[in-house]
Amino acid sequence: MSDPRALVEDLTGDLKRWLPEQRWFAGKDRPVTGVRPLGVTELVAGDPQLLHVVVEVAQGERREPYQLLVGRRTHPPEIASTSWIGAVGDLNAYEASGDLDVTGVLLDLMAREERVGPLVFEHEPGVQLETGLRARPITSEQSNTSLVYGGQYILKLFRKLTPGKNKDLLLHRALQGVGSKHIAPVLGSITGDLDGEPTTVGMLQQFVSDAVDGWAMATTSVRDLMAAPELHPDEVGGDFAGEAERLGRAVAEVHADLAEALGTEPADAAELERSTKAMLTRLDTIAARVPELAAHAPALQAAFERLRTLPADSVTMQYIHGDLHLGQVLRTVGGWLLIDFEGEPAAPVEERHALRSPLRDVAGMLRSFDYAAQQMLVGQPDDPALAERAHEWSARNRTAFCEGYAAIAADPRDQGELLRAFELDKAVYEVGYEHANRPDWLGVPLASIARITSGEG
Ligand SMILES: Nc1ncnc2c1ncn2[C@@H]1O[C@H](COP(=O)(O)OP(=O)(O)O)[C@@H](O)[C@H]1O
Ligand SMILES: O=P(O)(O)O[C@H]1O[C@H](CO)[C@@H](O[C@H]2O[C@H](CO)[C@@H](O)[C@H](O)[C@H]2O)[C@H](O)[C@H]1O
Repeated sequence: MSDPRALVEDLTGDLKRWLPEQRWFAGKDRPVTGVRPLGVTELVAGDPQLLHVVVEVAQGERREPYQLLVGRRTHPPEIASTSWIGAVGDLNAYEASGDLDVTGVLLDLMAREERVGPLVFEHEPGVQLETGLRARPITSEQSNTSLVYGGQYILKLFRKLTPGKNKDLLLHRALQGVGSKHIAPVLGSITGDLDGEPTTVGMLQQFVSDAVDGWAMATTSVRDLMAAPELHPDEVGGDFAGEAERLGRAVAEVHADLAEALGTEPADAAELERSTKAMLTRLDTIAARVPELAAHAPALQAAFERLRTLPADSVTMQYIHGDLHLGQVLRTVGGWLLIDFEGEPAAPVEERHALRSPLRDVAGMLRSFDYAAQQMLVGQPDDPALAERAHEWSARNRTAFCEGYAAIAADPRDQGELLRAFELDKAVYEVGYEHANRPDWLGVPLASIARITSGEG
């Protein structure tokens, strides 16, 4: 077998074409101009061969590191056709997270707490991991790639890497420390090296096998409603409002747990000024890339600038989830769990680690109720009656969620202006996210912005 680094060097041309085709690739808004290997570690030698690879992807001035598992072997594994990267010598190379025969090694290395080159595999103190399990990748809409081992463990491999300790891992550990009942326990981690800085590249958690994600439940409820044109949301069997209320309570409890574990800080005027500026900057940046957003810029600017006039002592800052939506919550028999505390994948790392108002999470979830209702309209001809029903579903569940939250903490609706600004800021983020990741969905956040800024939302 050839030198692993040389192998990846040979693949860089293919990777330029292949990377933008991957769901998790976060740079679909501009062409890939170059790919170079930053780190190549052989995890399995021979045939099959498994390499852990970190590449730097250049897109003009932008340079971002991504993690890959690259496999190469004589007998092709049964994997999705989109996993094939290209030929190296007489063998084809492929993204190996779907190769059941080789990915078991990641769990085994963690169970034995081994180090391979720059990669450190560890389990959490006191945890004993089972070895020899095969992994299957999960196929949901994702920014990273997760492998499920024997229905017991789930290993998330972070795709776009940010130097340092990963926020998802840090917050899960903190919540676990205060006994939060709304998370899946962390069992292990993989740390690599990025520019000399130890960097989390993987996190292992207990897999919750009886879980259904909130997005699947909510969109099923919306479909039930659409299938019964004579009924209102509260009359349909699949009404989601009871779940939305319980979810509101769970989110408020997680906020209280994070505050207990990691503390809170009062905001000051300077903080509100920083937030306002950050929202305006994000708007400018995304509007420059997405012309459809520019039309809404004046109304959005006005909503963001009103933040400056709010009393700073009404805002408490703490660690929050940072990218809360219905795809980040799992309904289990024991109640709601929150997952993926990484924050917005497209936001700068320092922003994701900063203390924020918990109302941002509330705003994220409110946006998500809107998304669940509106996504049914994607690609459909305009139908005002359908749009009205979607809006009714969203309004009912947004209210139920806020009521649940208010049963545990202060009612988020009492800070209406702040909440509205956070919702609009989130929708601006979503415009950027959809433009870069899922262009067909761009109309969803744009329609919400139009509705909220016109006072109908
Ligand atoms: N502990 C868990 N148990 C069961 N399923 C999980 C667990 N954690 C995540 N998942 C599933 O994996 C999906 C992706 O996880 P997530 O952490 O959101 O990854 P990403 O960062 O790629 O978005 C979730 O939507 C959920 O369906
Ligand atoms: O789950 P991730 O951390 O990868 O979050 C990113 O992707 C989400 C989509 O998968 C995106 O969420 C947006 O779409 C959801 C429906 O697919 C919807 O429920 C959310 O409300 C909406 O924001 C998220 O913004 C992005 O950061």
